[in-house]
Amino acid sequence: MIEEKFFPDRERLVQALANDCASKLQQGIREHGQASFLVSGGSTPEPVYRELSKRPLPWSDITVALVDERWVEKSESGSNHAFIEKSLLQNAAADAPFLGMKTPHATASEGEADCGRAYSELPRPFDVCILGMGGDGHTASLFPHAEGLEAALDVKGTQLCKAITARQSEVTGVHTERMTLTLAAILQARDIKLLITGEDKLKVYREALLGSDEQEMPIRSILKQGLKAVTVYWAP
Ligand SMILES: O=C1O[C@H](COP(=O)(O)O)[C@@H](O)[C@H](O)[C@H]1O
Repeated sequence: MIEEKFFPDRERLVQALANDCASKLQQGIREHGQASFLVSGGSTPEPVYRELSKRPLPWSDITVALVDERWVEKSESGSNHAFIEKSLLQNAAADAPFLGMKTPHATASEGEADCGRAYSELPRPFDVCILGMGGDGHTASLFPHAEGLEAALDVKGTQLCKAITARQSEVTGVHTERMTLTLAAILQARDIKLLITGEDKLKVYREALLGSDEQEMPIRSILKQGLKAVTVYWAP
């Protein structure tokens, strides 16, 4: 259920991933008249988003929505909403409708129900979901041993969005309060793509494949679920 697409350099990865996303989004529009594109934050996908933003797709039919968010305002540092606006929702893609996760609520827990309601109105099945992975084995905002992780990893769960309180680490920085898509929501995507770069993350990915403890490395819940195919894109 895992297909590995490994590239000799990042430029080739960016072009291939942008091509694959574009063709799956167009397929969604052909089949359902509209498409949904779930996007992660982080530094790794930025060149892919910049490339995709220039592609002449019918962007007004493609709803872009976040995979996860830090519980900060759009004007604050670390906002995935602001990052996606600057990287993907530019050029041709400026026409795409966008759904973020941050609600006006003071805490992610308080915003969870509203966030879930908004996500339940997205075109489904989701067409493409781009995931990243941290050096600690997290994906989306499914952080190791986080409060809320067990519920978020319930493959039979009905929630699309879950508030998470991560343990503070070098990876989370001060942003421990998050909103994330649940595993069950991610598995509703027709096409799940995991994007990683560099030798360090390749080692983490290989380590995740070897073990089974999902609390320790939540990326395992994606790699080992056995229900949906996952394509792993990697370049040095
Ligand atoms: O915290 C996060 O990190 C991961 C990976 O980010 P990267 O900078 O190492 O590419 C990302 O997938 C996730 O959306 C983000 O919230």
